[in-house]
Amino acid sequence: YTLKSLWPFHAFLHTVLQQLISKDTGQIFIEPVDQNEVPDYGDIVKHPMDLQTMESKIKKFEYDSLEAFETDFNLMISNCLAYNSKETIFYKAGIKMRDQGGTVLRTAKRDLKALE
Ligand SMILES: CC(=O)c1c[nH]c2ccccc12
Repeated sequence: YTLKSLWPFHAFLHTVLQQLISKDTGQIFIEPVDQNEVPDYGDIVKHPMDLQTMESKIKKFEYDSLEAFETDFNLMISNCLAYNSKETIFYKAGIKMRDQGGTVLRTAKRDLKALE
């Protein structure tokens, strides 16, 4: 089997994730924040999340709904807005990803509904 053929919903989530990755033009959400480089990150962010982790969760069938996938996306954004001050590039990238990723997820929700 291929990754895509194993589970149609699984392939659907993978496609949605690729769209979110394409919105991360600054590539700041693509991998976990390196806590060796950012020693106080863990003081503020208790549940880190990033797009690579979301991909591995898809592959391990850890999402049983689009809502569960969206919950991790929202966690990733809220972590970014909590840790970074408002005037930083990272915070502004968080706002952009919240808005653009939100549009991706709204469309995905509509498409999924159309399949039911
Ligand atoms: C997404 C995010 O907050 C970060 C992504 N890379 C970083 C490096 C230092 C501090 C924060 C971050």
